[in-house]
Amino acid sequence: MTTTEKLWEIEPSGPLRGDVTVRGAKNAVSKHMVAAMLGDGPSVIRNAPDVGEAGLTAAMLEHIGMRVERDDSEITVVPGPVANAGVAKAFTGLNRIPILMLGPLLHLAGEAFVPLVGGDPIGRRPVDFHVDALRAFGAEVDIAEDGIHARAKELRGTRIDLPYPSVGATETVLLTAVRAKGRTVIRNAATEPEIVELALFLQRMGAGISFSPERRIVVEGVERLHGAQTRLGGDRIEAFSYLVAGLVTGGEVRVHGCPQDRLVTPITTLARMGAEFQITDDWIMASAPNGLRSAAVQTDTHPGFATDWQTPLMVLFTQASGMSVLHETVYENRLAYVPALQSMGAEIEVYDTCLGGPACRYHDTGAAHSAVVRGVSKLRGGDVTMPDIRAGFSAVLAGAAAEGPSTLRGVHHIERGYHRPVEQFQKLGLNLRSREV
Ligand SMILES: CC(=O)N[C@H]1[C@@H](OP(=O)(O)OP(=O)(O)OC[C@H]2O[C@@H](n3ccc(=O)[nH]c3=O)[C@H](O)[C@@H]2O)O[C@H](CO)[C@@H](O)[C@@H]1O
Ligand SMILES: C=C(OP(=O)(O)O)C(=O)O
Repeated sequence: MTTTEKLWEIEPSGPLRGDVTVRGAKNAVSKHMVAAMLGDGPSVIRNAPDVGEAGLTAAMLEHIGMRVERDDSEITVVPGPVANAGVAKAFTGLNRIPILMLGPLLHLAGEAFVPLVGGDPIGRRPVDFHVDALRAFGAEVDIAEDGIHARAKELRGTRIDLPYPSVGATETVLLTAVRAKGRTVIRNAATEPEIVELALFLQRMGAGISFSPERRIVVEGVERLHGAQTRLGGDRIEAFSYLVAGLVTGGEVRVHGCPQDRLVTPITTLARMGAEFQITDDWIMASAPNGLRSAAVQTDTHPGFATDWQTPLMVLFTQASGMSVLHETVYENRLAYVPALQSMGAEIEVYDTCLGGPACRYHDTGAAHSAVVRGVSKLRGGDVTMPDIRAGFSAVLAGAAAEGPSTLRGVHHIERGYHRPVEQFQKLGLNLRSREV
């Protein structure tokens, strides 16, 4: 049997310029599809991105017994009787969405199985907060070698104190609490825009959710939820990444479709480095006619500088004059892509200490989670295997800013979460060719 591999070949073509429109986020679309399982009628999700992740989630839902219709930017989920109270083992390790299905499946079927979740290898990524939360709702949860089995006759509202404001665990609690009996209070909840977006959708479906100060969310469980319609907000990770694509090549990209309020922190970060912005209600444009200077940035939970913005920023640091510092505090292994950038000429050193901010959870763990970058470096094209989705995008940026051609492997990582990236980069003038070998 012959297997084919998809490669991207890049011939740097000078400054990237032009317009890009982003759609809803990979980190939002599947979660809305999971929420739609709980409705007693169809739900419609508009402005959905064309990403591999949504296709995987559709296949999981169809196996469970839901009907999913996809039409360019619109996804309709039609809930049906549960045919299988679980996610098929064929989905083992493909992404992290199955863990979010446990609560909804328990409501719909009283039992659930999800295979071991994957997602990108950017840290240990345990699911203990999810499991502890489900147990607090009254579910019996067994962790087996092949995945997680759960059952519950009834789920009761509870109080959950998250040890860290995890996005995924907050979503598990929301998706379980909305139909649990009584009140649930989540303390130390995540407040990322994708959490608010999911909560708004659930509220449209009839859920009783309120936000309180200091990361506290209160949910009054209801007996039934109905279908709802929504339009996803623009992907803040893609929007930032394309702004950087312009800056890192000395060009100017105008990003449509992502509201400014999702990008407050990184716009200011880039402006401190010397980027100049034009911002309207419809688009955001960045350029750096006078060059870029170094910065010290620490990733954090919202409203801090998100971990997903870190990889494009690292490439930009290589093109900013002076020494920049990056401290990754969300995932302990998110700098694993640095050797690929080093092989392309980037001058980056990684450290296991906490640089550029106070000590984080990874202080004293030995995890290499800080980096010092010397700019400006002359990048050269390389042959790079992309290890994960965000690192993958940074490899494209490095290839676009480099001298000489690059070959990128592991393209499926990018295709899992970026909306039609080849088309988008080609529109900006990048000579990028996708080829099967
Ligand atoms: C807070 C944060 O920035 N979350 C990011 C995280 O969301 P994602 O939902 O993937 O990850 P979490 O927010 O759940 O994880 C945050 C931290 O909590 C830890 N953890 C989480 C769950 C658990 O049961 N036990 C546990 O220890 C994780 O290992 C990690 O160190 O990655 C996504 C993809 O890159 C980003 O879009 C999110 O913005
Ligand atoms: C790591 C990511 O995705 P996942 O959590 O699905 O692995 C990401 O979106 O950056």
